[in-house]
Amino acid sequence: MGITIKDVSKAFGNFPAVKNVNLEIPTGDFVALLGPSGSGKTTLLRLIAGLEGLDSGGIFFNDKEYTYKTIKERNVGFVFQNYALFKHMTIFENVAFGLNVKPRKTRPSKNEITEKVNELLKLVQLEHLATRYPSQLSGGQRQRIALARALAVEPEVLLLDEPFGALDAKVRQELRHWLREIHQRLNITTIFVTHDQEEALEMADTVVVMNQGQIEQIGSPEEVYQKPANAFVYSFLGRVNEFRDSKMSEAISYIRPHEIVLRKFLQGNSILSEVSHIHIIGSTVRIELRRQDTGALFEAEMSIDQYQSMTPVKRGDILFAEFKNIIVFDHHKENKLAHGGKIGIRNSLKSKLI
Ligand SMILES: Nc1ncnc2c1ncn2[C@@H]1O[C@H](COP(=O)(O)OP(=O)(O)OP(=O)(O)O)[C@@H](O)[C@H]1O
Repeated sequence: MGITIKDVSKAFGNFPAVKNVNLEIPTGDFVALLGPSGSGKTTLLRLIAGLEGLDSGGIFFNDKEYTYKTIKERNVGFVFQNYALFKHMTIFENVAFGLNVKPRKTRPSKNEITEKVNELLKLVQLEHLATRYPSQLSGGQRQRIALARALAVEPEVLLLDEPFGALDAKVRQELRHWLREIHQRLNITTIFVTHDQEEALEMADTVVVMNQGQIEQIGSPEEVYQKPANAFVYSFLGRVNEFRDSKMSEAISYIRPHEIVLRKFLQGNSILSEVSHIHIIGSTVRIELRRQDTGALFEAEMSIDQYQSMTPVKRGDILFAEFKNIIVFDHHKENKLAHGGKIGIRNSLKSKLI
């Protein structure tokens, strides 16, 4: 099922939660709605589901107008963060629920329902838990059952609102892979909401970056990361250092920590910087430094192997920092001005930065 969102707006009282959003989702796409808290992701998802009525614009499923169709008519499956399984029903009954409540005319037979539920439990790899109750399951298992339940009615669109938000990092990671695999197998048009950029970049075919009720950029994970449309997208999609060019200028320069090379000797165009903190996080090392010229703090990142090859590096050491890929945005216009690094940044800026 392909989905078209055309000029959709939705306000709560005076507050515009979604503003003139346009979005085209082809059949079978796996889309992440990514943005900070309050950017309108959930509202947009609820508008697509029909859980919320829009103020203006239109929603089309396979080019047919669905703007005023009911939730039922839209045939979408939902998974929310808080599982929402029925506590008094077994896992089997939970998954069967959507089929059991179908009107008699369209309801499958008892045998068909049993077969379907078993098939779904197999898909989510939890057949052995069919007779248990939700309270006897882990958070990750409950979330898989929530997905099986959503899939039971054979939805043409699957909507997930921060489905793994409440789970710990390891389980979240497992479920991400697992959901990707299920999507590849079933190929249902899937839209999920997340504020976690890593989750969006890792899972989605298409990332929709939202901010203040509007779409900032739509693209593949690679596109939004490598070719951010503006400073917001760039900053939101990873760790970033910000350097103001001058108080008078609207231009701000950005560089990602892993694009800064630290050395103990002078090479290339480097800035003398003093180490203020060293954080070793598993296989990654983040080093906080203070520029000797401007006094600004920044962060560089390297692998533990690179760090160890430089050792010993300690607090107070003076290192040479080479900024490999500076990107400059006009803060006022939110437009990208120029790329740094090999591409070369504007000379006037370059001289002030490096
Ligand atoms: N029912 C409502 N009544 C009033 N305001 C609402 C309602 N639902 C959402 N809002 C407001 O609309 C804005 C967008 O909310 P929404 O839940 O869509 O954001 P979000 O990007 O999903 O945020 P989060 O990641 O925190 O869930 C927020 O400022 C929110 O306070």
